[in-house]
Amino acid sequence: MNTTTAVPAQRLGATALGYPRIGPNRELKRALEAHWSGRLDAAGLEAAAAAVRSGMLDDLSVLDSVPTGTFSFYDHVLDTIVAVDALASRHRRETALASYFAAARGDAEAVPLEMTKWFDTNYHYLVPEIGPETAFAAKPEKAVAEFLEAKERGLDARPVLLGPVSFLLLAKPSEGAPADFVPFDRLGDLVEVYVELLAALGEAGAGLIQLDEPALCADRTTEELAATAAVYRRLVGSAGILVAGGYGPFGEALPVLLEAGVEGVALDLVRGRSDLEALETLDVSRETFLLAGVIDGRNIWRADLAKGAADIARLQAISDRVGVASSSSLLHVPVDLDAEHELPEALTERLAFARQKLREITALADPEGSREARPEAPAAWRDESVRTRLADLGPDADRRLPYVERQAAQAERVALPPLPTTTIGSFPQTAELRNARAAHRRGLMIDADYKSRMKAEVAAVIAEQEKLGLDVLVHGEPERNDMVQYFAEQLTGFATTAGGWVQSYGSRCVRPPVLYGDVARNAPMTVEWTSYAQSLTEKPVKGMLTGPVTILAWSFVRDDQPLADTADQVALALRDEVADLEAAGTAIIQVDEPALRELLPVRAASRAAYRDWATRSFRLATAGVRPETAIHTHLCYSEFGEVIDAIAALDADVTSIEASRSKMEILADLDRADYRSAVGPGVWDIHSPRVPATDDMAEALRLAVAALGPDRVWANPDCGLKTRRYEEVRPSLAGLVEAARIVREQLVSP
Ligand code: MET
Ligand SMILES: [Zn+2]
Repeated sequence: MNTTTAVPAQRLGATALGYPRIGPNRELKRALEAHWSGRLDAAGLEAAAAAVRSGMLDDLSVLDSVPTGTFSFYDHVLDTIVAVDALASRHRRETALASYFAAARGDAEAVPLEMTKWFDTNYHYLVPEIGPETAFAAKPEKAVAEFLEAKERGLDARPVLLGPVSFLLLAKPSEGAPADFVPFDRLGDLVEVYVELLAALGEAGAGLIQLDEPALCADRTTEELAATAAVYRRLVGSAGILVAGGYGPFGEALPVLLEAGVEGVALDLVRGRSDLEALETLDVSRETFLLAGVIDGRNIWRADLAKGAADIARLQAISDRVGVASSSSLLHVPVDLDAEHELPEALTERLAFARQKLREITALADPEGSREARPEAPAAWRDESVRTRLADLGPDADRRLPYVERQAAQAERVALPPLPTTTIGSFPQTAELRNARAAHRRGLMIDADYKSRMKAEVAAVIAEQEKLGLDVLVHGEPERNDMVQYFAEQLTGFATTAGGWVQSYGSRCVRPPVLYGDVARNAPMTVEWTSYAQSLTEKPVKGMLTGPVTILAWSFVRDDQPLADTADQVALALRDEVADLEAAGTAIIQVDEPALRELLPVRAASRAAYRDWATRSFRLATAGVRPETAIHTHLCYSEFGEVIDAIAALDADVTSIEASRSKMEILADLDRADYRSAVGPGVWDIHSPRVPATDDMAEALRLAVAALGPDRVWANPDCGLKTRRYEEVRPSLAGLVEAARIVREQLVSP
């Protein structure tokens, strides 16, 4: 008999690149907010943080290599600022913790660091301010302490730090830096500090250290890549280094890292699959540690383990040292699916939050573990009528008449003064309003009572606006908990979670709905509120919807079909809502797209395709109206320079856009692009509790008129008012109306 001795299959190393750090029930959020309000002292906060870290390690202990240091009191970029001692002097306070929160949140003496979006996610990081004067020094205390916490438990701990290249590429020049200075110029100095950080971790017993270089997932110049090569050649001497990207392919940075001699790379095999093909053609040493990031760190669908295993096998053909990991840090997913009790079973069966993803990773690492392919979505999640309707759309479904013709028709329908004044939609959400919504949701307030409560609020908001003398009114959005969830709750194909929280910034978390199936609208979603508001006033009231791109950006979206297809389905549902609003007599319909910039792909090569589908879905949602019905849109939250073409392609009649902080820079950008319709550049920074000076708002309007001409400018705040209080809103809007009046008068008699 011929027997073959099977070589026992080797267990692969299982790991994750990072873990949610706010606690399964947002414990850290509560502790932080108690601390900030003075109810919890520093020791109490530290105790709460230690408990959160301990819980993270409990979860992570199923892994072979446990990432450490991914806990944060606020933000991991701020942690890195501290680790390299680059806190701005205006943020230095008596204690380290006070300095930390001064930088994160600002205080009486100093404004905080700027905050901006982290790659193409809804996470926000604090932007380091680096100048020629920044005196870097190694402060390894946090990294070492968290490493030791894990090591003392007997875990194989792997410290994680944001790498020096990304740190500087994410930074901005400090105030007063020379005009030609860029933070990246300081790479040579910074790398020496990293050498010290790595040495301190090495002394504490760390073998392998993970340096996150997400900025290498973006397009980089030859000079940047050359500098990256030099940095990593310098660093490999001092520790075993694993470089992680996490936000797409490393692309041309991949050979750079490998040639520099790093011990390993963590590959994003969900969004960066081209790296897999690239590796197959590169001359890779069989000693190179390749981490297969096959478990999606950014979405909540169960993995196709068969596909993951196939990818792992491809890497094993290249290297003898292959491990299994998440594609990015698990920071972007909620902690535990088992805490959800209300989701339909067919959905729960197909989801994985962070804890469940750890199990998928360990299953793939185990030669005996599951290799189950992902089951097809249930037939009940398909809606053939939506699919047929999309397939049958004519080529002009997303086209309107040219703007000039629409404009004439709209001016005839609604007479408005030059520089019409308006707001972005929401009015202050009082505690009482939130309580009423919560009571209704829990079944403690009957529908009729709830409706009359909300209608009373709408009436009050209309009366406020009439009194202020605004030209185009809004109903105030009192019935909306959140601008995406409100629609998700009414559309087929969406589910909402009870506790699926994800950190957005600092202590702030969001609970994205789950878009799991074909999307359809069962009934009008907003018409009753808008019509009621319109019945109370002679002034036009804007209908108020959230656009398809933003609905997708702020949801966990099915990953079994292209985003473009899903966006079109959402667009059709909105198109019907737009039609119903129009039929009810609404003359102006605003479709908000604050996330238009957020989903812009990190790599330039993918951007044109994104612009195409994103703008098409918006047009599909809005182009069904008659020429005399005005479509407005609203954008905020970021600099829009890179999506100006997309803004033009939305083909809205009026675009209100955050502009006050960037001093109206957007106007020049718009002018350069082929944007010909009207703009409402925000003249009041609603993120600040400050009441803006009327003169400043008038000056901003003058700038806008100078750039765009008097017929194309609207006067409005930067964004909705729901986070503000009436004490700020009333004087600010009164000032805005006054500013518009002043500038109008100057138009007539300059
Ligand atoms: C984040 S954009 C918000 C737009 C919305 N219509 C509001 O006013 O609240
Ligand atoms: Zn906004």
